[in-house]
Amino acid sequence: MVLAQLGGSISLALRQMNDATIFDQKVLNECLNNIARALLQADVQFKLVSDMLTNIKQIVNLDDIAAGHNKRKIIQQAIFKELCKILDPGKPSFTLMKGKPSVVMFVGLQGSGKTTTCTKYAYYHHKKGWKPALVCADTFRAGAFDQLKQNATKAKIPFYGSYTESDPVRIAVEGVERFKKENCDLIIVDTSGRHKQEAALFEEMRQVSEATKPDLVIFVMDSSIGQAAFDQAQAFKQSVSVGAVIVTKMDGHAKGGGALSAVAATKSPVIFIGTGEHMNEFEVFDAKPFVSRLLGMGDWSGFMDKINEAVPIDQQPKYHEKLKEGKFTLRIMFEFVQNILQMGPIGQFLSNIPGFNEELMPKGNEKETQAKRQRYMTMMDSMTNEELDSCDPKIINESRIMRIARGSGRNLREVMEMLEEYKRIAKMLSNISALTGLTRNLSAQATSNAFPPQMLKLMGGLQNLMKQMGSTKDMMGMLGGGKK
Ligand SMILES: Nc1nc2c(ncn2[C@@H]2O[C@H](COP(=O)(O)OP(=O)(O)OP(=O)(O)O)[C@@H](O)[C@H]2O)c(=O)[nH]1
Repeated sequence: MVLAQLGGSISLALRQMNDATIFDQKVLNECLNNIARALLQADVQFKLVSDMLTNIKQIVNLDDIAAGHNKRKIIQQAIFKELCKILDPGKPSFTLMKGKPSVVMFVGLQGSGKTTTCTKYAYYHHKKGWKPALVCADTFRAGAFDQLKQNATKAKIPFYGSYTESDPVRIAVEGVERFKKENCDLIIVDTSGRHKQEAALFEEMRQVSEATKPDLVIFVMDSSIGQAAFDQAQAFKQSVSVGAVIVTKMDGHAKGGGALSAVAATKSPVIFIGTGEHMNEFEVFDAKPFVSRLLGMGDWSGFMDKINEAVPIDQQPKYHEKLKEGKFTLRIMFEFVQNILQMGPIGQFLSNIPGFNEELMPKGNEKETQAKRQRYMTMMDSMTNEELDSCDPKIINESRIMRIARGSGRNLREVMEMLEEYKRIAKMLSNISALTGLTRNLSAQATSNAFPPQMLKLMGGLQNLMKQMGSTKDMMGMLGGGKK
């Protein structure tokens, strides 16, 4: 995935900092230099990187941090905050309102994915109960209207355009007027692009904008444009009042750091990302979970969203309390995996879990993982309820390990590996929780909305779990524990 390499390099820099026995200015400088190098290599603009380092250094003055405070955590928090700050300059300049006609104009270079994104945007809102419509004011590229027409028809979105009219302003105005009369509440105007930034393009954009008076102008940017992103985004911003950014082709192999630069240049947030050519390959963009993923901390909210649906609400309070108290038990771990397994492609899902980025979950591991499930089940079967519900793996002493191994027909090493994996995840979850302040800072209501539902489902019932889960090593593979 785009930016995966950047995420990997940043998390490596943080890991190296965490592993250093003595933590001093030298270790801090090395960590910050490594992060700066990673950002620059990912095409983030030089000035942005240098400003970010200055800010972090100001926040993290080692001499000023009182003894007893966890300096490493303060640094991680500062890095997290700074990256979020770059990516999230606040709300878009305009918020759409259902039932009230809004005009949204799309701008961007040719080939950036503008036309495709217009339809994705319309389709996204259509699914949410809006009444969108598409206007093709791109008279520059032959075939643009056909493309929009084809996409719009597929998505069942009304459209307007012309094969003969060459004046984009006229088409835009006619289209907007028509759809206003038809009570559409989201009128999307697709404009022409050019291969490069040209005066003619900007002039045309200005005229369309003046004539249609859009409530929001969205700048569409291809994620692979690299260091040129800042200047390109700035040039668009100077011509029309860009209020939001959509970054496309995030599914490609580009470095993607340009997205950060575009946000800084337009001072407008990224609101969606395109992750493929198809209509539904379009995701709402939220800076915090994105940066979490970038830093290898996983995307908690994405993860929670995915498992949220399946959880019995009546069980929420119980698990809410358990998690708030930091009670991550072996039973939770197993049911956690069980539910992950029920939720579609494991690799994609795991990428949402804190700590499990693509490097920890190499391709090919999945198959192996599936094959090991049966062994998990048998080992779980040999544990007592007390063991499954405890947060203290020490209660499973040597003789119990031997007993579990014997009872499940597995070897000692496999049982120990499972327990090690449990400890690793428990530690990781406590780190994540501390770092994001997740359980600590959420209100009871917010927490019960986010956490318990999934965890409940995760826990679902041991019987069920036994049927569907596999063995210990399986879990290790699934959770990336076997790969360091
Ligand atoms: N992989 C991938 N391809 C995309 C994405 N968004 C758009 N594309 C593809 O990018 C190519 C260009 O997209 P268009 O929508 O035609 O680009 P455009 O900016 O409207 O181009 P002009 O109309 O010429 O200005 C098409 O082949 C799209 O299918 C994306 O998120 N991921």
